Amino acid sequence: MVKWLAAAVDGKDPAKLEQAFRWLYTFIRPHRRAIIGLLGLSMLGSAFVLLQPWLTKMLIDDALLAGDYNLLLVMAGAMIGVGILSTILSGVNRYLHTQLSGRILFALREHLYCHLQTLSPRFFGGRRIGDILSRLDGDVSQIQRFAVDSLFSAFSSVLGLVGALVLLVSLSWQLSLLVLVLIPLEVLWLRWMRRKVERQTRIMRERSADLSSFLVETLPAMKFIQASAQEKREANKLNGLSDRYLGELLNLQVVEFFTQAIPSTLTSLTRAAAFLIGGYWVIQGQWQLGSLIAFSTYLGMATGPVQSLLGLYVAIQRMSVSLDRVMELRRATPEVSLPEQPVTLPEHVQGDIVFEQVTFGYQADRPILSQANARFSAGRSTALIGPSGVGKSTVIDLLLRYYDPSQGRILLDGVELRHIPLDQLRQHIAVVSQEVTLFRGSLADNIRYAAPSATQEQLLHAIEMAQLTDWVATLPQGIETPIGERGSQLSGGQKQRVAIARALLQQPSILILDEATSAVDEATEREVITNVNRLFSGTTRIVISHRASTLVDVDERLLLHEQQLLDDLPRHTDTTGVQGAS
Ligand SMILES: Nc1ncnc2c1ncn2[C@@H]1O[C@H](COP(=O)(O)OP(=O)(O)OP(=O)(O)O)[C@@H](O)[C@H]1O
Repeated sequence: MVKWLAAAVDGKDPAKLEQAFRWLYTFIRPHRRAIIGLLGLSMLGSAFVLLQPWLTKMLIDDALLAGDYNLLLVMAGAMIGVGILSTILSGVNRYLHTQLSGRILFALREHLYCHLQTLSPRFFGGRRIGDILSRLDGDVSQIQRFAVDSLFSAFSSVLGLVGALVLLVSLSWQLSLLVLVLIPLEVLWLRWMRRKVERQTRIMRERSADLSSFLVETLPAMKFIQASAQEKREANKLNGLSDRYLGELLNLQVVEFFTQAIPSTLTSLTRAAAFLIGGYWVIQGQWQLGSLIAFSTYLGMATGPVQSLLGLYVAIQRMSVSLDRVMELRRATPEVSLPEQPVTLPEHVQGDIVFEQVTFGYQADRPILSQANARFSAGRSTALIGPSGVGKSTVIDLLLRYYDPSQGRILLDGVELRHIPLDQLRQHIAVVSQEVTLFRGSLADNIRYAAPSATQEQLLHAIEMAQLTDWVATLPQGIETPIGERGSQLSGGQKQRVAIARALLQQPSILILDEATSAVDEATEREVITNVNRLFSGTTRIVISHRASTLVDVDERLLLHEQQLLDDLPRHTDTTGVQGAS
């Protein structure tokens, strides 16, 4: 089946496609029983549909034309019964079908979402979020529609076709030959059109991703757009993108119209030919009227499935484009691998960090660190200084294992980071940075984010320590007050204090303050720093800041200069640190 599907698509790389179909099958396999049950119901539904014209034939030829009123009553009753059963069956079918289809769709999306969670900031930095969104939403739905809906419709089409062909031949084998001429002609036409459908679908999906990317990028930046008085420019851009998308969508409609129009014209011609020949036989008295009507209905039933099977062929081309786009996400590999033999950290981690001969760069020819050695001593605060863009945040990313060094190693309490389970490592590190991530939900939910099981007392204590109590008292629902998505209702200083409260609740062994107090005034900063030093006195602290005042109390200073982490003397208060390196 998988091989057949891969062969049906006119792809450049059939092996890759086959692998994609195999991956897709892993989501369908757990639902085998439900699928078989639904196929059974479809068979029953098809049988009911096929029964109706036969009942009509009997009603006309055996009851109506033969003047048998009792049989007429029986046939009419049977037709009503079959109609009701058919309706109930189709309702049940649709319900179960939606359930199955939803389960497969959500499993697919969840799987991809979990995979994205393993990827590094470099992956997200290099992609438009709108494009990822469009793959997770539009493309995944397209695949699911094909995987479930189209395959079911294919099954009932095959059943309908076989049933209708059998009944057609039993009514008149000579007229049935018309269908045999029709099918190969339609298949040839569709083979010719498939490449055009595939190309046009890809263009259309890309334009749709452009549109999502635009919205994802501009909506959060609305304040900036308004401040720059560029609303009109952005509206024009949206207009242009929408026009381009619509243009490609219409082009696709035209391509699909021609793809389907020729087969349906051929079908109409065949039906007309059947009526001409069959009608002539009826006029000559060689055939009965009921048989001609039943034949024409079955012909419709046979050509309908042929067309939907051919439509399915077009749907495969469309789906293969979405599958390819989704597989691109799936094939993105995490930058860091999970340890094969993980070393579990003890419950109490000292927080002693050692960089040994560490080399790392985003590009091989532009290293950020080159054989750098350094120590962030356990329980002490260390300032990490250096000019903007030198790589301070990158050092932190290495510590959190978003990336691994290309050479050398980083140790936490003597254990190489690569050997520590990722979640354990990250649970021990709290980062309070310039950009505070807040989610839709209550203030309490946001503070509890990294420690969901914290008690109410611990939560209130953290709020107090982060000096949020007075502000919380002014909120309409206190800590249960919902804060808007991205925390847009909070000031910069409030956000940073929320982040500090969050870190307090997490009780980390290592606390990283990356420009954490840059948004508060100096008096508040002093207070926050005094509190942090008091509350996290036994915790290893790494402080990054361009403000001299933030760094006055630190125990040690490390300067990132010329890809080295150098001990910097405390007398150097210049936070760019370049002069201090001499
Ligand atoms: N994901 C990435 N992919 C490629 N290059 C990156 C990536 N992240 C950062 N860089 C580059 O690496 C260099 C170091 O960046 P980093 O953010 O670590 O500097 P920084 O010292 O923290 O800067 P600042 O003080 O301004 O915050 C910069 O030149 C930056 O452009």
